[in-house]
Amino acid sequence: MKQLLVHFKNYRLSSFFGPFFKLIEALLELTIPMFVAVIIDEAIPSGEVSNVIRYIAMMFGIGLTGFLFSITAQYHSARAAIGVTRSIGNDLFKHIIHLPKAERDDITPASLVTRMTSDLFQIQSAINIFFRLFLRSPFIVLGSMIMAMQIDLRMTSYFLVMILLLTVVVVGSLYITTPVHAQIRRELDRLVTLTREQIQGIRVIRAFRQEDREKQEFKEQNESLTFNQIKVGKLSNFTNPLTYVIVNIVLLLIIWQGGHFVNEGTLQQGQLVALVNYLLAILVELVKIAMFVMQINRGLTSANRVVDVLNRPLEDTEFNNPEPAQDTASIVFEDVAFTYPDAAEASLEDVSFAIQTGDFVGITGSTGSGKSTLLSLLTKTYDPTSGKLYFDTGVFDVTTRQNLRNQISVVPQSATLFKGTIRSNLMQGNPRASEAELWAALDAAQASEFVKSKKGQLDAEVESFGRNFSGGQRQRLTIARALVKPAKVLILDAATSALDYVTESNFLKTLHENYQDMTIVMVSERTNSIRQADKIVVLEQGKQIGVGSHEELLEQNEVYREIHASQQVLEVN
Ligand SMILES: Nc1ncnc2c1ncn2[C@@H]1O[C@H](COP(=O)(O)OP(=O)(O)OP(=O)(O)O)[C@@H](O)[C@H]1O
Repeated sequence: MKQLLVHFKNYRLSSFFGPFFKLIEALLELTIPMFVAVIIDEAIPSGEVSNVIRYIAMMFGIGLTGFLFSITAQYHSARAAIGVTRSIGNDLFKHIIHLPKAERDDITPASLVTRMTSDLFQIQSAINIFFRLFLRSPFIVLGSMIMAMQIDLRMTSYFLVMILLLTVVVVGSLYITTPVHAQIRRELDRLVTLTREQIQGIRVIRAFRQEDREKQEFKEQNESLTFNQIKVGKLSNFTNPLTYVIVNIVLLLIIWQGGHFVNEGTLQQGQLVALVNYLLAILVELVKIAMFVMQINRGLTSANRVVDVLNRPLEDTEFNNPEPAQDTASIVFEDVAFTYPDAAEASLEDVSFAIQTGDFVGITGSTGSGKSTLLSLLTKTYDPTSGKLYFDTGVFDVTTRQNLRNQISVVPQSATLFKGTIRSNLMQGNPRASEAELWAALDAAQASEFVKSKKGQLDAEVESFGRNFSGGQRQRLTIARALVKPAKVLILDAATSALDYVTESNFLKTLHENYQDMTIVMVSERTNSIRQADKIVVLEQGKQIGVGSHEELLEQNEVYREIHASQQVLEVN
């Protein structure tokens, strides 16, 4: 929790003034019942109207001053709460960006979103209420108690019993609701994951007529969340009437007992009214304390979820670059194997091949054979579980993982564009790229034509996820973005799957002619897409079962021959 407390550093003044001004407001508020008592017991019986008006004016003045202190306190509390939460949010986002992929997958993207949004909101509300009430409410409760004792010590026991009973109610309700709050956060995570999946996959859901099944699943998940929220709501609803019943019983006792004392002449009417006022003030503050504790509780649950992310180790900047037995190429895989964290089986085994600078390397194999996993090792998203993956230090700067990645450009399997313009998306590859470089990349990616047809051309708007572009257009823009980056290696992960054969072969031809120094590693299930490669690596169920040129593999590798033959039949048909 220490990680969160440091964020209060820049809001020290507001963190002090918020509760402090609330305390002054409370102090002023405590005097009001005393004025009421004096008006009833002294000013009214004296018959002097001016006296009554004077006391009322003083009460009004105190009320107004209290109000001014209160809004200043609200301002400081809100300022500190918003500022601290914003600062935590920035830190959290920075941390998430640098988390290793395995940690991000473990928390799940949806849970990261709820932690960045709803959990931060809970923390903000908790800080706000904390500053406003943590001094004020106990002070009013204690102060009212002391003032009441000053009026009549005989009433103390009633007040004490009431405070004790109410404390039992509040603590009891907290004891029951705390685990439910944690459960609600988890249910919310699940609902967000499901909703995200369903909205993103809405076209597939419709195409496969899965609407009813998905609706049912959403309903069940939503009902489960609602059930727990209602459970907490019911408990809270039960707490409030219980609190009022206790207070009203004590109120009756005080009026009953106080009435006797007034008849005896040992207590004045105004004093009895003041006692009732203090009792009600205690009630109001205890209800606030109950809300306060519940919100703090929710805030702490959320804070723990944020701390859980912040405690996760960041990706190691350093990495091991073990020399292979024969150092002859710019990138060498030597007996590489990889198993995903928590996976039972290895996703890659016995992978050994070398890449020369300027090579065009194809990676092929059926789905799930380990192609993307191999690329994840190449980009240092993961390190091999065993074996060696070597980057030639004469070619690559391997001082840090980030430096190495700066020299590698990736076109991922799913084309991701960001809200902005075509230009802003392309310049993610290189913020200093010139207009000519952007167009050259678009030319190579076979994207110039459709970009020219868009209103604004390079400044044409890109909506979130690039949803205002077709799949093939998105893919070409992500290829162009990768080409804008001045990288030594270009990785294409099934990046041409949405392109037709003519566009794909034009792209590969331009790549070959204009980017000769660039090493290209291209994953494709289509053998025709990689037949020009200097080297093709064939994977089958995580194992490397062949390496060679298209011709060599056709001659020597039965699996490759079969894959190729089956695709020729499909293409002819
Ligand atoms: N994050 C992960 N955690 C555990 N196992 C994984 C993970 N990602 C992939 N795998 C498993 O590793 C194996 C290889 O997956 P990979 O994505 O590398 O295959 P691929 O050849 O790229 O498939 P495709 O052509 O369908 O994209 C698969 O069995 C897959 O289930």
